[in-house]
Amino acid sequence: MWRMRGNAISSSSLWRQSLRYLSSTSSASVPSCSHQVVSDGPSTSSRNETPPSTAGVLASPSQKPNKKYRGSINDVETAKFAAIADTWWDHHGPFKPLHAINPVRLSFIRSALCHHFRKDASSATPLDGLTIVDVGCGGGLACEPLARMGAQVLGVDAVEKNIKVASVHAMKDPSTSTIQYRCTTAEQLVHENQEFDVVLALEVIEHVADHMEFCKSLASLTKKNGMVIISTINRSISAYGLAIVGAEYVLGWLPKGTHDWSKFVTPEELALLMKRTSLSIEEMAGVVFNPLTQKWSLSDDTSVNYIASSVRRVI
Ligand SMILES: C[S@@+](CC[C@H](N)C(=O)[O-])C[C@H]1O[C@@H](n2cnc3c(N)ncnc32)[C@H](O)[C@@H]1O
Ligand SMILES: [Mg+2]
Repeated sequence: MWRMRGNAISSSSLWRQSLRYLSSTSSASVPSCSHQVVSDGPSTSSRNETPPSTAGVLASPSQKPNKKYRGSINDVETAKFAAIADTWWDHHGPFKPLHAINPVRLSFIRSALCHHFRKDASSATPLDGLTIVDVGCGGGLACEPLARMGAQVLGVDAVEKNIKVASVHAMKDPSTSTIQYRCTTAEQLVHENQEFDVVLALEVIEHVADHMEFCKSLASLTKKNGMVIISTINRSISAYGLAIVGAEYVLGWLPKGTHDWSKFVTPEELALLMKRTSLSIEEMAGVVFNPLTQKWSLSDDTSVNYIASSVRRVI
């Protein structure tokens, strides 16, 4: 079953397309639309911090990804992130959009995990007992709040500089100093036979070399009945206008060239990718920006940014 979450009730044409797609490939059901934004613990989104210096990090927890297991890495894409790694925690820098959507996507993640793993959503640490790997963790924007929610978090990224920045930042606070960081890839972790309750890939799939291979690795890292959550950008005309022309060229939220439209993934394609790797989509929601309120929220409009949870069904 795949349900939608959001504030708007009306179905978009994209959603109708998804249903058509699903009805031809699986037993989809009509989505239920309800959403409540819940707190993710102490928010860092309003803080304007000085980016941490990576100078003097002598005992780096990282190493470069093993050459044999770097198949998902697209060097052109990772070079873009390496070039701006010092700015991960600058709320007004190139990662401003990720800081802005972070509370919304964490709200989705928290609620999906509490629902699936039957955790008490009202607890201060509702993710206690869950192991999470955040693949393509960048500076640790999602790792930190998830650790504060009680999860045991491993953040991995293909860019060594990102891992250094993430590690330095996490060490500043005892509640995030438990996070483990490694410069590696999902396929390396698969090779090591690692498995997690939860596998996250937030805004990463549009930057990897091969969507299918990447999803296969994510599925292999997931315990039976575990959850994979992916957020990304739809390959739609609206996404071209808003996420590329708007965010990169008009508003200057992101460095020009951050995104390549052809690498975006539609919700139908994501559902197919997941289905082919024994993952079944549980829930999907759009992440939308309201220019009037200047706020991001969850919606049933998946035409630009969206997030999806799926479960590894193994018979
Ligand atoms: C847009 S950023 C998202 C960062 C983080 N997930 C977040 O949402 O805050 C994409 C990240 O994926 C990393 N990345 C790209 N390809 C990767 C790969 N094949 N394996 C691991 N990390 C990768 C990049 O270095 C970058 O940090
Ligand atoms: Mg991106």
